[in-house]
Amino acid sequence: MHTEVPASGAPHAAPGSGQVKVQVKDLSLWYGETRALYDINLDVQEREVTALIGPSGCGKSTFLRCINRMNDLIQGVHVKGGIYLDGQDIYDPSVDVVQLRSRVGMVFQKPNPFPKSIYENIAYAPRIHGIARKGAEMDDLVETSLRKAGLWNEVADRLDQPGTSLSGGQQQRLCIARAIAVSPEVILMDEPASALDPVATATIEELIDELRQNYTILIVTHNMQQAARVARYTAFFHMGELIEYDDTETMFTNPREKKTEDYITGRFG
Ligand SMILES: Nc1ncnc2c1ncn2[C@@H]1O[C@H](COP(=O)(O)OP(=O)(O)OP(=O)(O)O)[C@@H](O)[C@H]1O
Repeated sequence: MHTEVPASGAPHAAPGSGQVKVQVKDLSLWYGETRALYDINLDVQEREVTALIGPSGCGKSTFLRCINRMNDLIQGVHVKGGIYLDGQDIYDPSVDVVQLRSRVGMVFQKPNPFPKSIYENIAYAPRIHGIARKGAEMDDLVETSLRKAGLWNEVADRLDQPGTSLSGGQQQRLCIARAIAVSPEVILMDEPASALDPVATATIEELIDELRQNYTILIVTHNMQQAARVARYTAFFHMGELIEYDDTETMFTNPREKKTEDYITGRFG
């Protein structure tokens, strides 16, 4: 028998017993007067992939954007509760948001390379952050980042060409390489493959599986097969609440909550 969704604020224990990288405590968010997140409690496991699923408008992207404070850029946003990265409150006034975003990188739904060369797309942020300056040092960093994103072999002979000259799938891997170049610890991905064809999607999924070894990854996806393929853990959101959070296999085969079951069996959403 299924139990009903617990009231807001009920704790959702972290699945798994690994190291917690990001701890979310009683997180609520309002856009002006409109509340979009209700008392979210969730522990993200280090060096694992966690998928965020749920029907359109349930707050997945809003939640994701809280983790590197991208919502700060939206006027009228108000956040309550806490998010702790390695135990440090990222909403503490002393936190340098630029530095936070180098630790918590982001990849968006539509590939968005800068209108610059492939090389510059990677080199730009490390130069700003003072991570690499000299020519050879930067060349190495560009190559390593492109290799980690599985793109080097396709672009090694045309690094001076515009990033926008690449295919959609290649552009998305360029954006992943760009995120990697500043050595983030966490990578947030907001539907990173939804604008791509099935072949490019498969390449991105394989890449996520490799990146998992070195990075903590959160991925928003509408595609439940994708969540099942790439994510060790899955969190199901509905109308701004976290309904269920478990290892992906349990979530898809034996969900605890009726709402989760209805969603994954296609009854709504
Ligand atoms: N910039 C914004 N200003 C005001 N309201 C917003 C803003 N962004 C999102 N919302 C609202 O917050 C709620 C959650 O939206 P969000 O985009 O986080 O959901 P989602 O689950 O990611 O949806 P989708 O799957 O369609 O992308 C929705 O009601 C949405 O209309």
